[in-house]
Amino acid sequence: MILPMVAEGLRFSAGGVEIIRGIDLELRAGGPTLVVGPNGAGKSVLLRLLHGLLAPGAGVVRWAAGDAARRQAMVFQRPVMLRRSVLANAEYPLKLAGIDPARAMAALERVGLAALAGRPARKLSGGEQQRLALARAWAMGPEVLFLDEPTASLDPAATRQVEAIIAAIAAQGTKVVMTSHDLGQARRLAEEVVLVIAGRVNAISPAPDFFERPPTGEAAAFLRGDLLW
Ligand SMILES: Nc1ncnc2c1ncn2[C@@H]1O[C@H](COP(=O)(O)OP(=O)(O)OP(=O)(O)O)[C@@H](O)[C@H]1O
Repeated sequence: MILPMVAEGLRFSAGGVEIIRGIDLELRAGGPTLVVGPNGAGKSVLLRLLHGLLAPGAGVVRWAAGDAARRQAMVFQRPVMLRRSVLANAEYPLKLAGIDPARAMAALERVGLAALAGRPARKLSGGEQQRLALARAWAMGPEVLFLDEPTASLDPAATRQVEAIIAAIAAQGTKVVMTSHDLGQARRLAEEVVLVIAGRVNAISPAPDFFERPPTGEAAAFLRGDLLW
């Protein structure tokens, strides 16, 4: 088990601007953690720091086991597809990791893409590409899956399909940690909510508490749509 993960004193600056300004956070096994907050708050940068894509300027991300890098995956708002078939895209990371590539087809079936396995991946719709990106990550059997605004460029129908897949991934025991600007989505998916404002964690709560009894004045303002920064 690579969880719990503890982040301590995380700071990150770019271009002379301090984007993450001292974040302490613990991630435990369980249902999805939704990272929400105003535009530019630092949600995406925080996810990249936790995943290890960015190195913090200060602070540390500590996982319970040493081989954490291999047991966590990340999916982005606009996934990058190889110029190959849907199936080849799903198989590629498995082959690199020495995992049975047969898992790729099983994952495509779980996201409803088995019938499109032979299609060029780049010809898929945005929603289908996002389902493929989730299948590709899911096939790896990650213990933790980071999702950065996975439905931000999708229409409502594709969004619901992707949410159903995320819920299924979480139900099978993968810890999902995702950013979203969509509070409806956070209500539908979250077990826990982390509110980030101006590079700091303003509130962490179980989801029902966050929505029904906002723990801070900023959380209440954010839920009303009054918090722009
Ligand atoms: N590599 C970088 N260099 C300079 N500035 C950056 C870099 N990455 C992010 N930023 C800036 O840091 C701030 C936080 O960015 P981030 O993408 O984490 O915000 P966010 O909370 O995910 O916002 P949104 O909801 O708009 O996606 C933004 O002002 C962004 O422009």
